[in-house]
Amino acid sequence: MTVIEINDLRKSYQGRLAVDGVSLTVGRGEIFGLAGPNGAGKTSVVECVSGLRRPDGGTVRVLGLDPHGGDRRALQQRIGTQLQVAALPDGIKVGEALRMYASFYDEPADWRALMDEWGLTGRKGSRFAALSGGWKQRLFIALALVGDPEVVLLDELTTGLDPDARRTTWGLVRAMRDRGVTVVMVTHFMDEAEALCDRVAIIDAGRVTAEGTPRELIGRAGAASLEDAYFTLTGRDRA
Ligand SMILES: Nc1ncnc2c1ncn2[C@@H]1O[C@H](COP(=O)(O)OP(=O)(O)OP(=O)(O)O)[C@@H](O)[C@H]1O
Repeated sequence: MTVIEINDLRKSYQGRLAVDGVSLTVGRGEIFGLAGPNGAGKTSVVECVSGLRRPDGGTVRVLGLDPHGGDRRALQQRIGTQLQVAALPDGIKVGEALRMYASFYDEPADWRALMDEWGLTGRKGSRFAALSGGWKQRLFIALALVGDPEVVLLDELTTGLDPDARRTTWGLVRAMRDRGVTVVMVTHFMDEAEALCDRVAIIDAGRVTAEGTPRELIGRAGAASLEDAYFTLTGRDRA
């Protein structure tokens, strides 16, 4: 079953085209990766899917609903978003943030269990400003899950996490998928995309330049790994 359907999506900023006719479909329970160079338009695509940005052209449907239409509130209850640039008040404590976010949803997950799952219980009383980058990241991931979403959008999920936390995170993303949650994740780490994603789209200059399972992309590029395939498929040489 198709959960996300993006058709000919276009988005410009001050007359400059950032997303130039992207079409993608994501099925239920898939982990779908968006990769590509800085400024390619990945975040803009995710933000149009989440309802944060209004597309200039094309259509987006999530769970059959328009993120920018009258069903917006109903859809927000079913999507969890972890954004690249996110902020909380400096003084808010980890436990307070989770409890507050849970209150936004009609049927939230058990925020205490989530806090435990993400190793945050020992930091329940820590203030946001005092957390390291990696702990802030974990908190944002937990906040994305607190509404018990059917669709989760993760933008550079593991940036700033140490190798151990990265691997733990992969396990948790797989566990989400195994529960039937559909995951769209932007990543710059090709090892991560290869290990975790069922399908990957490479976006370059606002367009999808390649799409397939990691195995298909590796095969198409005649490469040994997805990282090697990335360089071949984007036409970029390794430094
Ligand atoms: N609010 C904005 N105002 C003006 N230009 C923007 C805005 N947001 C994004 N852009 C531009 O749109 C293009 C695509 O940006 P976007 O953040 O979607 O790319 P990205 O692939 O997610 O990049 P990165 O990998 O660096 O996060 C870039 O040229 C960026 O500078």
